[in-house]
Amino acid sequence: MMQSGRVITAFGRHFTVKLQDGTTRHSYAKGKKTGICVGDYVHVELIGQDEARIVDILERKNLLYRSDEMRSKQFAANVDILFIVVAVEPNFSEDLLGRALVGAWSAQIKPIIILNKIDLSSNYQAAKDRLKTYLDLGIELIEVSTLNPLDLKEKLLPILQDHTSLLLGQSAMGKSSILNVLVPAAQAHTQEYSVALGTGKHTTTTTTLYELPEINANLIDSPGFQSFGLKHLQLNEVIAGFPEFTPYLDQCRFYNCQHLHEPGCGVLKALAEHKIAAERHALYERILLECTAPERY
Ligand SMILES: Nc1nc2c(ncn2[C@@H]2O[C@H](COP(=O)(O)OP(=O)(O)OP(=O)(O)O)[C@@H](O)[C@H]2O)c(=O)[nH]1
Ligand SMILES: [Zn+2]
Repeated sequence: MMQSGRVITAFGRHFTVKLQDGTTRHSYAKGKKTGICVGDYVHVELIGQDEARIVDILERKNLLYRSDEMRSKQFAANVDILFIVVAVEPNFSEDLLGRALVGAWSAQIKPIIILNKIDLSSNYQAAKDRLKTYLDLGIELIEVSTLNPLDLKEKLLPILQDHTSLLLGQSAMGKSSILNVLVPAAQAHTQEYSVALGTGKHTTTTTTLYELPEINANLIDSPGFQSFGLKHLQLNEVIAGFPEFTPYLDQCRFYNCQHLHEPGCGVLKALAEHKIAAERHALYERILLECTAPERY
């Protein structure tokens, strides 16, 4: 019997699919079918009482893709909002923040920055100053502290409502603490699915979709990230990650300008005139030089 559902966990070739009636089934891919990921809407064949076989992936709205330093790939499909969690302390990496933004914009996902730990007031202003570049790009910023869970919920739940959102954060920014406020049932689950490192500290290793049924929201928790590989992107996708370049693109002399060293480049001119932040162009250059997509040339 065929049914439709949504993939809520993925581990190798093992998946959990939530069916429309609200029950979940341990599922595996039919034949050699690959590329199934959390967030996918699928057709399954039911097998026995609690298993299913995924036979089809329905058309995706988008796919968020990154690779990490271990070359393992993390995907999530049909994501409306990417929440990037940074904190007042410890310092967040602007390189990773910038890469996550490129990942979101290149996949047509709306990014929102969450600044956590605003209770740590002595470093608050410094963190805000570091975020100014991103606010100037028009990115929404939500300021929270998990020590004030009511206020956190008041700010985030209305944004989560009726959407699928993905929570991403470098280690120690407080991503798990935020998830546990929003989805109390996640606590037990993260412990169950996490691995203890040598330090005895538990960390998220799998991507999981949690439901908030009262507000028709889905929240995807993804493993913390130490790197954000974007090698798979093509030139136009990388450029989509730098919306501040857009007004200058039609001023380039060459139609296939890569905005790196070309003469008569509108982006480089704007950079020289400080209309584009130097660290943003430097990030653009780093990402582009890593890209292996042959279509780039
Ligand atoms: N002062 C303060 N500390 C916080 C806040 N949120 C989280 N923390 C602390 O920050 C540390 C990291 O929080 P976690 O939620 O474990 O961070 P994480 O981002 O999930 O980190 P990983 O598990 O390594 O991925 C913990 O010691 C938390 O108690 C906050 O709003 N204010
Ligand atoms: Zn150019």
